[in-house]
Amino acid sequence: MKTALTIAGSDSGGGAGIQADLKTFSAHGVFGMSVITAVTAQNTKEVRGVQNIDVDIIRQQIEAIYDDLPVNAVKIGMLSSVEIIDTVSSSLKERKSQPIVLDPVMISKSGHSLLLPNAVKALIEKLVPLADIITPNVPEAEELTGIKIQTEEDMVTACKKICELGAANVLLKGGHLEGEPHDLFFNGENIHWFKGKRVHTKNTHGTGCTLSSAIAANLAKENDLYTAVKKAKQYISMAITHSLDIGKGHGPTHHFYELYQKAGYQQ
Ligand SMILES: Nc1ncnc2c1ncn2[C@@H]1O[C@H](COP(=O)(O)OP(=O)(O)OP(=O)(O)O)[C@@H](O)[C@H]1O
Ligand SMILES: Cc1ncc(COP(=O)(O)O)c(N)n1
Repeated sequence: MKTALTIAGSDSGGGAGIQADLKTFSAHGVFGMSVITAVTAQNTKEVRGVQNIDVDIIRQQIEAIYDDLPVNAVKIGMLSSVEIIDTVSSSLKERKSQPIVLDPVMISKSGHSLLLPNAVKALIEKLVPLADIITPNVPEAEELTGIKIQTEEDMVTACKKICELGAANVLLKGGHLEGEPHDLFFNGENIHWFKGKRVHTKNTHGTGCTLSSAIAANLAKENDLYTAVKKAKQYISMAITHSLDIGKGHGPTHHFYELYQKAGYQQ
């Protein structure tokens, strides 16, 4: 069985973060492992509190995994401080070889900041060059590039700028723009649009976590990057179509393997 590791924050409400990542790995038939970087007190409506995990125990979690278990792909989510970014990047650098998917989590859907403002520079300098692909949403790409993104042309300009920052590949998610949710893939040379159809629902908590974990799971299963993204886009579209109307805020995506099989999702 293939394996994937998520390095991210815990969402007590189960919709985003580590919880969404592990559910996504399972739905792909991939064995999931986790390094928890922060514990959030969170539900579908709000983030009530955040406790960062001590960097020493973050490093120990990474070492415990790599000293014993195979890691076929890594997904990085919420790393909120410079110290945590330094720890994760230096530990992963030592254990090269597996593909890394970086979801540069900055703000929760409910509006809570999950990345300290002074940590954006560290994310760009330490994590972006380490990743095989980075998957910002529109506000995150704006923060990384300083470019205001309102149109698909702006998305192309921003993707190119993110590659100039050292990213090998970029998937800029278009979910935050009006119209259909088309995502732009740029490999430093060519662009490709992964097109979606908007599902009119408020239940989109954890969509970015789910998408990046699905890319990691598909990479762990030895798909090439383009195919991994293509399948992940198919997966997130279904996970939103069947998202759960639970809680009073943004409900979570749906991860049941049998449902996807019935709908013809090709793993
Ligand atoms: N309403 C929707 N219907 C269909 N697809 C959507 C919808 N909203 C977002 N998507 C798709 O879901 C994926 C995640 O995009 P989004 O822009 O929501 O990421 P995100 O903001 O990082 O997510 P989050 O921070 O909530 O985890 C993208 O492929 C995007 O195109
Ligand atoms: C621990 C954690 N990681 C990531 C997100 C982003 O997800 P969303 O934007 O859907 O709130 C989150 N809310 N919590």
